[in-house]
Amino acid sequence: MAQQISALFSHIRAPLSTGPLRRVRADFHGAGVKFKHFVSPGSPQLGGKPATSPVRGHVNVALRAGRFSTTTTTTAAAVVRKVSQGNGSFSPRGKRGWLGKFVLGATLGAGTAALVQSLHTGTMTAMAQKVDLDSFKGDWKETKEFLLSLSVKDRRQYYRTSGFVPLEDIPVWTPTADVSGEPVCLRNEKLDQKISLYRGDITMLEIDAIVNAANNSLLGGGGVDGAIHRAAGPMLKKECASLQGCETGEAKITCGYGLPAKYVIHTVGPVAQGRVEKEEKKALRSCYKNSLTTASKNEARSVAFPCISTGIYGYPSEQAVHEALATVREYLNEHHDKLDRVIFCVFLPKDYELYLQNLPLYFPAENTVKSKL
Ligand SMILES: NC(=O)c1ccc[n+]([C@H]2O[C@H](COP(=O)([O-])OP(=O)(O)OC[C@H]3O[C@@H](n4cnc5c(N)ncnc54)[C@H](O)[C@@H]3O)[C@@H](O)[C@H]2O)c1
Repeated sequence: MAQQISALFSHIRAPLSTGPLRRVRADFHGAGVKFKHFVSPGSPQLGGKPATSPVRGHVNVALRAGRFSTTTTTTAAAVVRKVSQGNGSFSPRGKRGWLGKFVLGATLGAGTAALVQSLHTGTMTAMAQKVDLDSFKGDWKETKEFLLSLSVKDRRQYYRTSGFVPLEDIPVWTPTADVSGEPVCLRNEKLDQKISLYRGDITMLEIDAIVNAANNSLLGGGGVDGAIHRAAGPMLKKECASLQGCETGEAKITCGYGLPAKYVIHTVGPVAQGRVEKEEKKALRSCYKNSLTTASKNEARSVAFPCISTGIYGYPSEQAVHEALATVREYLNEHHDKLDRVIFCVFLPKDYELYLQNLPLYFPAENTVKSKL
């Protein structure tokens, strides 16, 4: 397209500032377009001021920047094509110089757009050279903005993990008919494709957001929290420090930095130490619900949960699994359009068994009812 517009303007040799647009007129004549009048420098159409720069000059800037927005080019070329296919004559001054203004505007627009684009590209290139996810130095905000602007493919060069598991390699869980127990919910077939049970390291998942079982300081620790911080790199702690902690049951989001996941959603589970009362139950449900709400607010459509609070915080796994499944099912009933996949990422064999046993209760295969969704 840029070549087209170059051809269009290639004969414009006489800059506007050296007198009437005689050349332009001759050139357009050559293209079978007859001007009745044309805009001359100093005329009212140019606001009384002499035209200060040749149209060609702007085109050159745009071309040099190699950035012509296809739309602008197409529009400009289309306008000229349309006019030259018309009765061959039109009066730019007739509609108060609309063609002259349009072409100039389009070119200026293209030139400015090109300029902004090349400035943006330049900044991004400079940023790409600056990003060092192994170092605590550097501005986390700038790094976050840069990483979030990249496509998944372009972000891969920044992963600090030894490998990654793309979403398409995480199978969707399909309900089985043989349920050992009374289903807790009616089936909603629209949700079948939205659940995965994955056994492995959450830091390897290349998805929109992984949930971290953090502590109130958000400054890292051990277990899954430690693994996530190690994989993300020191920039994660820098951003976390700016969040000023997190209440139990709440959720806060950061960039994933060196992780394959775009975001980390930090939530703080209840410390149960084997004793679960109403308060711990409510807090654990809030962790799942607030994490999903935070994901939706940030358009994160694939989210993975570890078994929150079932490690150091001592929430019994066989009770936690019900809070997790029930809360995710309730959320998906209401907001199924906001999520493509919720992944229960278990680490221990016992958790894998527990989820296999209980998933069919919350996402049953039987008693299909017409989905209310
Ligand atoms: N586990 C530890 O040694 C340890 C020590 C200090 C702090 N922490 C952390 O534990 C507290 C939170 O307790 P919590 O029970 O919610 O968390 P947790 O102790 O990390 O355990 C949560 C669940 O995550 C599982 N898990 C561990 N690593 C991974 C991984 N790479 N991928 C997927 N799942 C994994 C773990 O098996 C457990 O089922 C926080 O203070 C946090 O910093 C853990």
